[in-house]
Amino acid sequence: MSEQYAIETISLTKAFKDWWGRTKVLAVDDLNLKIKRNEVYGLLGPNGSGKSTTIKVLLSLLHPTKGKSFILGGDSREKRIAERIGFLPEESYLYKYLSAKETLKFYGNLFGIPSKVLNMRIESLLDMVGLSAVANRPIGTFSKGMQRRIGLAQALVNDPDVLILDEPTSGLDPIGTRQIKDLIKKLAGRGKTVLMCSHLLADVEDVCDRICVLYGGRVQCEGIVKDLLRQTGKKQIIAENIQEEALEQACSVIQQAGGSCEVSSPQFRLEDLFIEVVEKAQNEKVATGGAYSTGKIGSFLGEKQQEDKTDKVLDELVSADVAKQEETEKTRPEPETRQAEPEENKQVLSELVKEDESKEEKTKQADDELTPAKEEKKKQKPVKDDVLKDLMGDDDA
Ligand SMILES: Nc1ncnc2c1ncn2[C@@H]1O[C@H](COP(=O)(O)OP(=O)(O)OP(=O)(O)O)[C@@H](O)[C@H]1O
Repeated sequence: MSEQYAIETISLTKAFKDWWGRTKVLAVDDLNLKIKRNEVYGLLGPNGSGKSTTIKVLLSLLHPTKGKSFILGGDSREKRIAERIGFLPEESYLYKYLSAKETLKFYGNLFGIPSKVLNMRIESLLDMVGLSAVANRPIGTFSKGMQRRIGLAQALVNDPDVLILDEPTSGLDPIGTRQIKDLIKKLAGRGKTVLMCSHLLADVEDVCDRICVLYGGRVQCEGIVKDLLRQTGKKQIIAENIQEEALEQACSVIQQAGGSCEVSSPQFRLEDLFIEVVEKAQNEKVATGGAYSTGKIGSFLGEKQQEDKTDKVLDELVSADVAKQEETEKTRPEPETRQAEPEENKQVLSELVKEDESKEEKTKQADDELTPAKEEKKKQKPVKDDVLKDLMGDDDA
């Protein structure tokens, strides 16, 4: 076991046995994975190659037949490790009569997240996955893609350090897929480790740093995606504003030097074209009853570019960062019994509340541009203000 790896398996083997104890299926066979912190790692393979079994063993949902596995240097059965993991199963088993908001509240409560922090997280998670406008609708009425989105929000409610995502983009439309891919990259940029399984190879190619391909429970190929896909022995020149004549000359120079030359125009990806078309419809305010995301990552998950001063202080003071509370876990105070913040912090917070109010004024105009998410938001009191006021001991709240 090494602390430097977020996920590690050592000769991990899982055999499913029959009634007589004879090996029926060798689902995972001598698997040695070393996934570094901060890495996005793709576990690939055809149906039945052992991906889900590996994940189940990692999460201690199955006992290995042989070998060991570690997450964050420990056993995922330990509470201190388990609460630092976020898991999106292939099929999310969510209670269909609960609304999106209630579902996230339920899972947040399981992690013991203080209610004010949880409310703030729920709001930003719903916005992030594009479900703010349907926050109070029962999940049973959601489309497959919308259920996937709520499943992902649930996996992130505890701000985990390690995210295990089984088919994170399945059922999502191209916009949702792009958003989830961006989110995964941003989370990795924030220091989180992501292990994902997917059959959608284009998505894997877009987000994963490294991949391994399983077949028959064994690793057949592993490496950095860019290295694996590089066509050695070939070079590509992308030229813009070049005359046909100059192109012919360039080709003849290459051919004279003994090389072969092929001229073609680079193509846009269908994903880019689709997104452009839908964004145009959104800008033209074409009505939709489906998911709508502003594309903003939850501030508690910490998008660096969008992290303003307020978010930083909030992160430090109130995020109740469950993932990093190993030491404080036993002594975590309830919000009511939370000790008074140092005077200095109160001052900073007081400034930030003012700052936030003036910012609100400035952004008011922009907010007039209504989206379903914004409409819903408008009806609610901003949770961030509540938290700030609460921290400052504002009795009016
Ligand atoms: N509970 C079980 N009992 C017996 N065999 C099982 C069990 N679970 C999985 N297997 C077998 O183990 C092998 C690996 O299955 P696994 O679900 O890990 O594959 P996978 O790579 O996740 O496939 P998919 O891409 O279809 O999700 C398969 O042959 C499967 O039939």
